[in-house]
Amino acid sequence: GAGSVANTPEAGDVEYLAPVTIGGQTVNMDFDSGSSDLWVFNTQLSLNTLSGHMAYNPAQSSTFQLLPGSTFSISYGDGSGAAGNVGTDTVNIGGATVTGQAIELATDVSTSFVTDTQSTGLIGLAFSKLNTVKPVQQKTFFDNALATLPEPVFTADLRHNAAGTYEFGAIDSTKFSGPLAWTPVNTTSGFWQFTSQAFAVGGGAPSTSVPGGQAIADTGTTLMLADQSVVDGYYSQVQGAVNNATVGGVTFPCSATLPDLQIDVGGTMATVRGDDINFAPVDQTGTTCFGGLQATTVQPQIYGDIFFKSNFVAFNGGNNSLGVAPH
Ligand SMILES: O=C(NNC1=NCCC1)c1ccc(Br)cc1
Repeated sequence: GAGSVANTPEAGDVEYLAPVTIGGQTVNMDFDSGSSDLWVFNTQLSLNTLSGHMAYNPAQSSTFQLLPGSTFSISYGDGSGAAGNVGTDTVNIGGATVTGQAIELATDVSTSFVTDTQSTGLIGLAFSKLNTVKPVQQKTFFDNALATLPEPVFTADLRHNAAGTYEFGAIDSTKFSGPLAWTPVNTTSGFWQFTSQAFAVGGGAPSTSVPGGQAIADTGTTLMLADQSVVDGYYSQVQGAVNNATVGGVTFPCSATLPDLQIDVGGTMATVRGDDINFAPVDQTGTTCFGGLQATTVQPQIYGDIFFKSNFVAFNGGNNSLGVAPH
């Protein structure tokens, strides 16, 4: 059946956590459409590493089974990472249930995960070809659930500083306005990748030549990382915007009025609200603010949580497409 869970933004909308029940143990996890491993903090880790975290205890689960000799090791785009061994267990997300799901048990996690005590791990929702388990690659929860879901979909409804929803197996049309605009996904990269080759600022004339012209939908990335041409075009319309090498990106006066960004998603222009592009102050006085739209010098572009806060997104694993609508 379908499953629906509330998600909650951590402070500053840095990431979005939602409850996952593994072998009867409910832990909060970061749902990541930009990767394909399900890994958890667990009782193998040192007490220092576990301090403040919830942990999955495989010994307390009657349905856990070790996968002897299996290991994982994953690195994320922000340089964080985790590694460890692997078993299987039953996973239930708001009622959507998979038995025999690969549960990757971290024995090593990078610092940013240790300090992020509200997160017990990540659940990858990109394509299984990116899964890092060896010697036998494992499937994602969504991949395993596909055949039993009423509809072969999951949806992300992320909000600024408020609870949203992750849903598996159904599209709740009360969560967005207007029709979903569907675009085909190119699964070659293993990401939810689509064509995005135009943008407009504040309803102005669209540019139609973004180099590379590809983007991925990534709930695991906090910001929206776009081609330099998009970033330059957008912030040229923001008084006082500067490339601030000290903080590592574009900043502007917190008092600035930010225009909306229209961005191409497979031929339909989606809107990212200007308010959502004002990400956070960088100073104690709240004078200078850091942009939620920043540049990436590599392809594809990465449309992270900043994009999702303005757009409800449906991920269709049945026909490999993405549906987008304002919310
Ligand atoms: O790692 C990625 N997304 N997920 C997460 N980031 C930080 C923790 C989880 C990522 C995905 C695709 C590309 Br292209 C670059 C980065």
